[in-house]
Amino acid sequence: MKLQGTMRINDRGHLEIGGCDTVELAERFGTPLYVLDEQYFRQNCRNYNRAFMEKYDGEVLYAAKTLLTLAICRIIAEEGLSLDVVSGGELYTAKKARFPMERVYFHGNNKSADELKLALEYKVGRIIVDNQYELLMLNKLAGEAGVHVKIMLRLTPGVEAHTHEYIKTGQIDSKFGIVIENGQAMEIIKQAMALENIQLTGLHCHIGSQIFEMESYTHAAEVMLGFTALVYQETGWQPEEMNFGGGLGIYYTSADEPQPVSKYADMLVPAVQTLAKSYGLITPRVLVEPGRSISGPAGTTLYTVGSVKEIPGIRTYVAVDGGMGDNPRPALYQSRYEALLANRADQQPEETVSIAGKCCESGDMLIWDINLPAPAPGDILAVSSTGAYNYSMSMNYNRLPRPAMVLVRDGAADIIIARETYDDLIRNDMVPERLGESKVVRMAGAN
Ligand SMILES: Cc1ncc(COP(=O)(O)O)c(C=O)c1O
Ligand SMILES: N[C@@H](CCCC[NH3+])C(=O)O
Repeated sequence: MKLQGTMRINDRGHLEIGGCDTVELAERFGTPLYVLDEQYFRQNCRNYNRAFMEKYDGEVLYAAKTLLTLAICRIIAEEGLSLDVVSGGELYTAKKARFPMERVYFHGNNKSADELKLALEYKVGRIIVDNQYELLMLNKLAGEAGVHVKIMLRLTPGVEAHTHEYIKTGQIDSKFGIVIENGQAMEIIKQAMALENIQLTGLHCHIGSQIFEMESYTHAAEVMLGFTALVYQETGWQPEEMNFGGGLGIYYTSADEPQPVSKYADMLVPAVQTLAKSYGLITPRVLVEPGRSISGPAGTTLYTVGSVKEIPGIRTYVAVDGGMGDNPRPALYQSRYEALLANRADQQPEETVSIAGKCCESGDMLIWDINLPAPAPGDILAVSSTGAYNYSMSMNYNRLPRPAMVLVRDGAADIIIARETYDDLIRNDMVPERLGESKVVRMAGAN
């Protein structure tokens, strides 16, 4: 496993993150346990700050969908980033964390009227309108609330991002956004301009996630600016700001070659500037909304090894106490991960094994064919790069409680998400009167 952020092997041969011995973390907080490296997370924020805000006066929105908690909101606010939220729940979390609402951008392809009303009540910075239905509903709701709302329109630029089928979003046949190519985007821009409670400030696109080819971004810039030139010609309107979404790829395994944030910025922003100039447009302020590349590499999940089952000549299954409940990505996208034994991190790999989760699904396999020192029950397995789309996509399948998350830094570990209890699992269960205790007693009596 590649050591990232503040990871190191200490002199006890244990994996250490943020100055904390992970074996001790596992003992103290139990497993599975999400461990978030605060210094690394902040470093990733600062890289974006430097590359886009300081150098080009742009704006960086952290994509909440990758990992959001009250504490994360505080860190994002402290680091001076803005926030991209996609639901009432994410918005509410930000509000409760006292995140500055003018720095919140509200996305989503099917925002409900209640969610839009909440966004208007909280006075979020921008609403990224995804479709015509939403545009008209928002105009009506803003009118009823007596406010004028700033929006951006999400467009589908028809750009091919070379990534997994389920996580590409910029192509024309997509549930997200308004198509440029067939004229729909032009029509809806004209419509938005005419609506009295709406102020159209900019355009947005997002081409996909886990992207390594920077050319995909410059291609998106070409399409977006080319289209802007047409819009300007036809309507006289041009965007003050242009949001190019997120998507920068991260390291999961040695097959991934992440590009530096500075390269991403230095390709995208000058491309926008040059294109704007060539079309005689004002240069729009460039916004990006990275998620995975901020939270992903800063997270590690610790598991305890349970059963180890060898099928001679075929495979050894090493089962851990978590799996698709806390990390559905391998089951959903065939994602690959690296891992090591945290309590024997100084030992050489000697066996090829496969790591199985504990859900009742054959597909609940965290890692196929990984080389490790022969794992035994009680070993602590650390899986890296689990900060993004793990906790945020976790579930209670098989009634497994969700793990806790600790934020580690300079030898201190603080819980930022408490471990769910069995009582949490039944908290929302209701038993109708006819199935209640008294009925059970009456039936027992009748017998
Ligand atoms: C609109 C939008 N913005 C930002 C992101 C964040 O993407 P990533 O986590 O790949 O940086 C996503 C998710 O892919 C998205 O759909
Ligand atoms: N959840 C996906 C990414 C979704 C992107 C959201 N637009 C993943 O884990 O890779």
